[in-house]
Amino acid sequence: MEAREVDVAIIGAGSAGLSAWHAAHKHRESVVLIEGGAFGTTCARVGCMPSKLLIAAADAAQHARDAGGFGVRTGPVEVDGRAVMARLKHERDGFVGHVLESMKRIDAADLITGHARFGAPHILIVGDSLRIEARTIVIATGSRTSWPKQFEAAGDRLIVNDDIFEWDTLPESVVVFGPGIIGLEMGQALHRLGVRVRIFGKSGSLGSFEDPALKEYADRTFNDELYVDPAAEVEAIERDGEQVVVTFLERHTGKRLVERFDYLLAATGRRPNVDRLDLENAGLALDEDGVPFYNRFTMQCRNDNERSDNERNDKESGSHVFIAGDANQELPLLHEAITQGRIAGDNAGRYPERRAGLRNTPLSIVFTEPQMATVGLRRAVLEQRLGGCDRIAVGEATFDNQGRATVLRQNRGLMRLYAEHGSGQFLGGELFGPQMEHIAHLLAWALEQRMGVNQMLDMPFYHPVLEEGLRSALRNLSANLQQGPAIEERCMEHGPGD
Ligand SMILES: Cc1cc2nc3c(=O)[nH]c(=O)nc-3n(C[C@H](O)[C@H](O)[C@H](O)COP(=O)(O)OP(=O)(O)OC[C@H]3O[C@@H](n4cnc5c(N)ncnc54)[C@H](O)[C@@H]3O)c2cc1C
Ligand SMILES: NC(=O)c1ccc[n+]([C@@H]2O[C@H](COP(=O)([O-])OP(=O)(O)OC[C@H]3O[C@@H](n4cnc5c(N)ncnc54)[C@H](O)[C@@H]3O)[C@@H](O)[C@H]2O)c1
Repeated sequence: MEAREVDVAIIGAGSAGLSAWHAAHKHRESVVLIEGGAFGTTCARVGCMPSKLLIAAADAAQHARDAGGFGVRTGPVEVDGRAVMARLKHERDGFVGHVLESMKRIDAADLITGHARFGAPHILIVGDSLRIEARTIVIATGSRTSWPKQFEAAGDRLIVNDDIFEWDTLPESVVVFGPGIIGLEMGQALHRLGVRVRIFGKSGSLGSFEDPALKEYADRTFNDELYVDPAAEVEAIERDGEQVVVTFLERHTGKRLVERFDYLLAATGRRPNVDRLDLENAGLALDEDGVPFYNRFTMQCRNDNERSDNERNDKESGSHVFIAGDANQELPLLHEAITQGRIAGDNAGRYPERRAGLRNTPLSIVFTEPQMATVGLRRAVLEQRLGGCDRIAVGEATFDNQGRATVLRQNRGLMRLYAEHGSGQFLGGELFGPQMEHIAHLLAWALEQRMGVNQMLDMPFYHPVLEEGLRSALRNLSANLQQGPAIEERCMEHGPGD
């Protein structure tokens, strides 16, 4: 077996791994990147970018259908599945190409192909023929879709998101299991592109929302467009010829229906790729899912014989292994993978010295229409930190009659914002409405600046814009904090439709 000694070995050349490589390389000469699958990153190949390309085509079709509402006649809207998929693949290949181009900076000898696993705490075995001894190691192995055994009855008609982006044209029908982020984004997009879609959930959860009012509003809104049952009663999944047959009880009527679909899309969550790393040889403390315990500011893993961070003496160096991105399951999002990769790589390069990295406020955006967004810590975590639900004030506003949203015929949505009683400190919120990606950023930035609600209300608001809807929610929040007046005459106090 060939043997090699390096300063830093990074497992996984996805977004977290690439970011770790750049950070580690600032400190050390010999930094290798090991990739067991395709180069180009999940985000560019089968994740963020191709999914947004599919959604963009779907929204174009939907807006064309809606043009009549403005008095603009377009005639019947036709979706050319081959053209949709051709554009998607062309642009997707471009994004992958940019990633591959940027990787040319890395010396070819430091890009290693093969599946890596731990042989010992400092030893990685790559494939069957390479043994790497590394001073420090970064685990950046990403995640993959997981599904219950029951779906396997669908045979090769069981697909995951990756498979969609290889289609040459669109199928007639898809049954989507999982009304989470991927299920809603892909399900709504396919529906808008003319594919017959049903979305089935299990636990009642919907997208990224936790606030019951938001969940109820979003459920109603999605169901006005397509069939989504977040707590479906599915009795059987069978394969018949080239189709999947699903027997289920119809939502609201309870009627037993048997329907046939071309594909079953599993969007039932993702599991971290840590189960094939032989982590038992790494000497790390693992949680019940087999994921290493780690410090979220240094991304450093904990040795299995080690005390927790709080109890550890500053001088103890801790494990030489770091973990970043989807592999740790903390916040499986692209910007998080890059931030975590940078911190992990920086500390792997500095080791035994470590620095706490900057972790931004949690921010998540779901590219459905209306968009879903969440900003800040989860409500349950906030309640625990602040000492109870009565410490938190809520303010809300709908987009149902908001001026700019009405102008755009996108007047559906609700936002609920949270702040701390007494201090008036803004804490975060859940948003459902048109183009929430932008308002969610404003809120995340306000949260990073530790702004109070009244301070946010002192910021400029143009007219007529969607941000006036945000101002209404902030005014309601300020009134509920007993720090400002209740809204009495909306149009008198601001412009029409604020
Ligand atoms: C359909 C979809 C849409 C998404 N949309 C968005 C979005 O709009 N916005 C957003 O913020 N996030 C989105 N995400 C999430 C985002 O893509 C991920 O959070 C991000 O790509 C994770 O990066 P990573 O580096 O952790 O993992 P990856 O990019 O998956 O990299 C991990 C790499 O490790 C390799 N690997 C695994 N095990 C081994 C091993 N033992 N040896 C060697 N190599 C190994 C894998 O082959 C892989 O290349 C989406 C995800 C999906 C699936
Ligand atoms: N816009 C974005 O930022 C974006 C887009 C796509 C994916 N992602 C990332 O990828 C992650 C994974 O997405 P996901 O949608 O696979 O996971 P998810 O956790 O968001 O949703 C999984 C859903 O499947 C449901 N479910 C579980 N078992 C089921 C079963 N047997 N039958 C029916 N439903 C079942 C769950 O209740 C949940 O609603 C997300 O958490 C997100 O971090 C982000």
